[in-house]
Amino acid sequence: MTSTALPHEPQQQPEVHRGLAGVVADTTAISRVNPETNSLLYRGYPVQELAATQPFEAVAWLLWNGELPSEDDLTWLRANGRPHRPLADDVRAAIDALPADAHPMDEVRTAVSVIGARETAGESLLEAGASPEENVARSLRLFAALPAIVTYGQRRRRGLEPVPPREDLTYAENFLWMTHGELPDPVVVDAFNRSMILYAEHSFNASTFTARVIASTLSDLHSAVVGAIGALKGPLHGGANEMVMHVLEEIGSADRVDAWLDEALAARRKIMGFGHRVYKHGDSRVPTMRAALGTLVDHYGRQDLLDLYERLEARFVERKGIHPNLDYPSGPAYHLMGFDTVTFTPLFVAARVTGWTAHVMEQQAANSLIRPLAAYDGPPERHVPGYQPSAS
Ligand SMILES: CC(=O)SCCNC(=O)CCNC(=O)[C@H](O)C(C)(C)COP(=O)(O)OP(=O)(O)OC[C@H]1O[C@@H](n2cnc3c(N)ncnc32)[C@H](O)[C@@H]1OP(=O)(O)O
Ligand SMILES: O=C([O-])CC(=O)C(=O)O
Repeated sequence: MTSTALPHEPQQQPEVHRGLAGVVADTTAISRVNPETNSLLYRGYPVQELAATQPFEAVAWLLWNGELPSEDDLTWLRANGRPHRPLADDVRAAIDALPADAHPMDEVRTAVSVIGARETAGESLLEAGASPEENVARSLRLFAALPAIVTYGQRRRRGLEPVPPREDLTYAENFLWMTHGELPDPVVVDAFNRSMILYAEHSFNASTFTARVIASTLSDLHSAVVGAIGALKGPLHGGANEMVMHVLEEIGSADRVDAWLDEALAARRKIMGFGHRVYKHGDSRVPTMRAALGTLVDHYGRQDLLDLYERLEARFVERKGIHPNLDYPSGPAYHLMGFDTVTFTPLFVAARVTGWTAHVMEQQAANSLIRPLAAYDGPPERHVPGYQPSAS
C-alpha cells in the first residue's frame, strides 16, 4: 500500500491510498480473489472446476443469477441469447465508418455504444431505468452479440466477409466458427472455452470498478460497459495479452531470452503479462490456462513457442521474483488458435462482459454513488490580479 505524505499542511492531510491500493471499496457476492490461498471463486465455485466442466454460457448465467443454470434455464438462455448472434446492420455500418487501422478495442467500444443507444432508445432519465430482469436480458443480448463484433473486426482486417453464426453451436464453437468459417477441433474449443471462463470475472479490477462507478450514477448498463472497455484497453490491464505476443515475437526464440531480458531489465522495461496488484505469489488462473496452452502446443506442434514461453517465465521469475498473470499464457494460446494479436484484448471483452454486467446489476441493487475524496496538494489560495469583489 502506498501512503504519500503531502507537502502542505502535513498534520491535517489524510492518508492517501494511491491507486486505491489495499482499499476495500464495497462488498461483492460475485467473486472472491484470495491471494493467500491463490484461489478464485465465482459465486462460491472454484474457477478451475467451472473451467473443467461448464460451457461458457452456463458460467455467464451463474455470474448474473448466482446459481448454475438448470436444464430449463439453459433452454431459456439459448432461446433468448443465440438469436442475437448475427452481426447487426447498424453495428456493421458503425465499424465500417471507423478508420481501417482503428484499434479493434475502439471498434468493440463503438459497437457496444451503438447497441446501447438502440437498447435504450426512447428511455428518459426521468424514469427509474431498466429493471433487474431487463438488465439480465440486455446482458444476455450483448454477450451473444459480441462474438460477431470481434470476429468481424478480424475478418475485415484480413479482407474477408463475415461468417454467419450458427445457433446449433455452443458459445465457444460458434466463436471459432465465426472466426475461421470452419468447425474447430474439440481441443481448440475446449481451450477457448476455458479461457473465456478464466477471463470472465475478477472482482474489483480496474475495468469492473470503472463499470461500477458509471453504474453508481444510475447510468445505463451499456454506458458502464463502454467505460469498462476503455479501462480494459490499457496495457497495464487487458491490453497486456496483446503486448505479451509482441514481446514473444520480439524475442523470437528461447535461445535469445537471456540476452533480451538483460537488455530489457537494464532499460527498466515492464514485461507485460507479469505482475499483479493483488496476487504477489502467482495468479490463481495461470495453471489452468498454462495447461490449455500445453494442449494447443501439442495439437499444433509448436514446442518452439512453449520453450520460449517457459524460458522467459523462468528467467524473469528468477531475476525479479514477479510471476506471470493470466495474460501471459492466454496471449500465445490465442495466437495458436488463429487470432490476430490485436484481437486478443477484444476476446477479453467478450469474456469479461459477463462479470461487468453482473457488477452493474449488483451495484444498482444496493447503490451508493461512488465518489471518493482527494487530498489537495496544489497552490494555497490566491487571487486573480485586479479582481475587485463586488459590493453585493
Ligand atoms: C488480467 C490483468 O489485467 S492482469 C495485469 C496485466 N498487466 C500486465 O501484465 C502489465 C505488467 N504488469 C504491471 O505493470 C504491474 O505488475 C501491475 C500494473 C499489473 C500491478 O502493479 P502494482 O501492483 O501497481 O505494482 P507496481 O507496478 O508498483 O510494481 C511493483 C514493482 O514491481 C515492478 N514490476 C511489476 N510488474 C512488473 C513487470 N511486469 N515487469 C517489470 N517490473 C515489474 C515495478 O516496476 C515495481 O518496481 P519498483 O518497486 O522497483 O518500482
Ligand atoms: O484483478 C486485476 O486487477 C486484474 C485482473 O487480473 C483481471 O481483471 O482479470
